[in-house]
Amino acid sequence: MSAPAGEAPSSGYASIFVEEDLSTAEVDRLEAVHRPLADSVRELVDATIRTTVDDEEVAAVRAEVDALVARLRARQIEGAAGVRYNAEGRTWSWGNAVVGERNALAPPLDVVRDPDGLVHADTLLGAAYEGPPGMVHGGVGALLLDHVMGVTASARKRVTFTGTLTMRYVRSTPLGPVRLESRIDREEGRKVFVVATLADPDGVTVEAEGVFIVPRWAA
Ligand SMILES: CCCCCCCCCCCCCC(=O)SCCNC(=O)CCNC(=O)[C@H](O)C(C)(C)COP(=O)(O)OP(=O)(O)OC[C@H]1O[C@@H](n2cnc3c(N)ncnc32)[C@H](O)[C@@H]1OP(=O)(O)O
Repeated sequence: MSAPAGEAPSSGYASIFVEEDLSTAEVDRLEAVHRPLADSVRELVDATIRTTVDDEEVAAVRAEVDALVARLRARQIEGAAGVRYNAEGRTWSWGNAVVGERNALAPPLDVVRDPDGLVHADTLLGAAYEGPPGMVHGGVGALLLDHVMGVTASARKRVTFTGTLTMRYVRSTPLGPVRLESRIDREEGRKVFVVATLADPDGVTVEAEGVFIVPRWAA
């Protein structure tokens, strides 16, 4: 699902979006506190995959990590983070799998909309995103493309859900820097057709086409 950012959700959104009594300044402050924690955990994930330290050191680190988890769990929300918004129209989705500010599993991705309608994002995919040896997992490519295409379809003005997503894996994507580009191809009623690519520095590796739908309840 992609939601219009920067505008107050209207009535149709009420069932899936949660209004929060938090000023934009406070949301920004919290993000500044939590984003570095997610960055550190991302480093931890990468180090966990690649470390060659002794068995005893692995056990000692595990004990420290378990203690840190217990400290964070001392106070936490029920369930997932959800998508929230405030009276100023600021929206945030801290757990989102691709762009969640607090989600260390998210690469992360900074999605940019150009005035001409092109949506793009650059990121670095390391050891945690591997599928074939040294290559990006095909599902990770699909995940990132789905998100960027969903943001494209929403065009800041409507909520859309992924209906159908088609991927053509042109060649393998090496781990390292990647770029995603996406644009609306055409619209038919509530259906928004989006085309996108994933590319490494040598060119396109995945081509994608998607049908994103404004659900009946949001139309
Ligand atoms: C910062 C915070 C803000 C942003 C945070 C969030 C950003 C997140 C970004 C996340 C990005 C990631 C995004 C995600 O992860 S979105 C999550 C993954 N997607 C879903 O879960 C969607 C599940 N499905 C549904 O909810 C409904 O089935 C939808 C909404 C899709 C349609 O239900 P609805 O009841 O509305 O449909 P309708 O029956 O009236 O049909 C309407 C028209 O559509 C055509 N059609 C129907 N289904 C499909 C289909 N599957 N493919 C192609 N076409 C389809 C149908 O033929 C008809 O066409 P026509 O006959 O009129 O020509």
